Amino acid sequence: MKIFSAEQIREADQFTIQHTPISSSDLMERAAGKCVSWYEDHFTPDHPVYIFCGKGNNGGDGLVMARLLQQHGYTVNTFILQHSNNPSKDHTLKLQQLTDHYPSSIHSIGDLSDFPELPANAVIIDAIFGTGMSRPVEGWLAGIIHRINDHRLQHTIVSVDLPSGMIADESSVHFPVIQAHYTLSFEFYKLAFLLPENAMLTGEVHILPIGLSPEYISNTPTRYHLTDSTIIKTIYRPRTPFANKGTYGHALLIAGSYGKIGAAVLSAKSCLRSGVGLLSCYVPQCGYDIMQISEPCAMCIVDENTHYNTHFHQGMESARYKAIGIGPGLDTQTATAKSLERLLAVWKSPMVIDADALNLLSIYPSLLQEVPKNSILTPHPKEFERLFGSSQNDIDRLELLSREAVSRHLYILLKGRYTAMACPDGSIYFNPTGNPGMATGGSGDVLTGILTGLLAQGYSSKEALLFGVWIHGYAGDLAAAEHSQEAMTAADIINGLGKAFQEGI
Ligand SMILES: NC(=O)C1=CN([C@@H]2O[C@H](COP(=O)(O)OP(=O)(O)OC[C@H]3O[C@@H](n4cnc5c(N)ncnc54)[C@H](OP(=O)(O)O)[C@@H]3O)[C@@H](O)[C@H]2O)[C@H](O)CC1
Ligand SMILES: [K+]
Repeated sequence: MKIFSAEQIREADQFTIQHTPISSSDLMERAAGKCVSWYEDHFTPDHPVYIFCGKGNNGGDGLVMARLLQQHGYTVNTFILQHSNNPSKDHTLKLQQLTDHYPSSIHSIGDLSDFPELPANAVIIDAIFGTGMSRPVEGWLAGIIHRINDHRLQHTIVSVDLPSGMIADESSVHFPVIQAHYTLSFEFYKLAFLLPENAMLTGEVHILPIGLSPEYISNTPTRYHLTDSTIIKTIYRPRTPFANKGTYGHALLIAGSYGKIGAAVLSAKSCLRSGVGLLSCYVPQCGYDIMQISEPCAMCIVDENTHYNTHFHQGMESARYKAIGIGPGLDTQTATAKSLERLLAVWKSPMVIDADALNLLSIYPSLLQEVPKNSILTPHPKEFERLFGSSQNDIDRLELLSREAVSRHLYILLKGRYTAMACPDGSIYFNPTGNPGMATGGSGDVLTGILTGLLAQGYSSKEALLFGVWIHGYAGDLAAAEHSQEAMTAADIINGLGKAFQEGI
């Protein structure tokens, strides 16, 4: 699914009005009508509705909702915030229509002192600002936003299109923003909804289709995308009837150290459950028995060192692995770094680089230059910061992520609720599957195994990344459904992979 910028959404709006038989006023009726249908499914007329409207088209949506809800038997009080003397054309039209039908329901707010008393069972609809928001809200308007937020514990807040104050495709961190329980957003996810810094502001997001031009949507390129099953279906390749284990590649996982062989085992198991043909695991001596007993389907190569890996570069000039994954439980010993340096000197195909291998790259930044093009780096936010530095806000961090991916020709993901995946062509994908139960030890090791397994099968780096992160999250959702977010472990994610491949594509 494409994620359009506020400017593109305005273009889509205009394109739809010009190229399909609908006027801007009717499009607003349709958009508000969708919100009203949603609202009626969630709240009975016993709740008085308090709608706060700005002077643009977001406010226009609120005015239409006010009319429709009253027509449907709801008690509505509408408050128009007098922040501008220049209402939009459709706002003016919809205000007239509301005035014609329900004049006594309309009130004006020009200052904080005009803010109404709300009855205990009121529901607040926030139609103050939407995609037209371009700068932080200040003065008494900011006061109104804070006042609405003060009601959050007692009253449900439903935002139309965006929580007011939030900028659709920039950071609004530290700005006054409505803290909604629900956001009813038109047609598309907005980039802002996917940023961790806004996690507490949107509440549940519901995307309501309003019939914007399919032609505009399919012909307009976007930088940002939300992975969905349509994308995953185009990536997935069913196994061929004449396959043998050679068809699906031989992967090498370099992982584990004393006390962290479990990380290597988790990666190995998930790699095998992702369809790889053959898997070899390179572990220190202390890992040999553990790996062989825990995962008989994997072959084992053992380092000369007891506790950590020191010689995995040996023989790699002529090795025929289809993919290498390195990092889970690896430790950051100097000898491990040396071996990584020598591996990177000879191995030129894409790798999956995770955990302690990423930490080695941040300790020895010169190694980062040697990472093969199209490799996949899988940092969580702390690892990302150690590698590439800190940022002021989530948009700056996204830009940094993208710059590093483009300039180094790497695929870099940044783990989170919506894991961001930056590609060398500058595009960024967000993954919607997964849940907070996956914030648990070993979850990242499982992902590394999946990505390595997919790469080895011949999926391109981009395909492996999008597909792997999707299926990892999907398996995590199945694990949470079965065990709860609290009780699930990384091993449960692996156990969910079978069903995830069956149902999640
Ligand atoms: N997507 C669609 O196709 C449809 C969207 N609809 C709705 O329309 C809004 C977007 O409407 P727009 O009029 O472009 O913008 P807003 O209503 O969000 O805001 C414009 C008004 O806000 C003022 N503004 C902006 N920033 C500030 C600020 N920081 N402080 C004070 N005032 C601010 C702005 O005033 P200016 O002084 O900047 O002119 C405007 O008055 C979209 O979100 C949907 O809800 C359609 O209804 C259906 C089609
Ligand atoms: K809003």
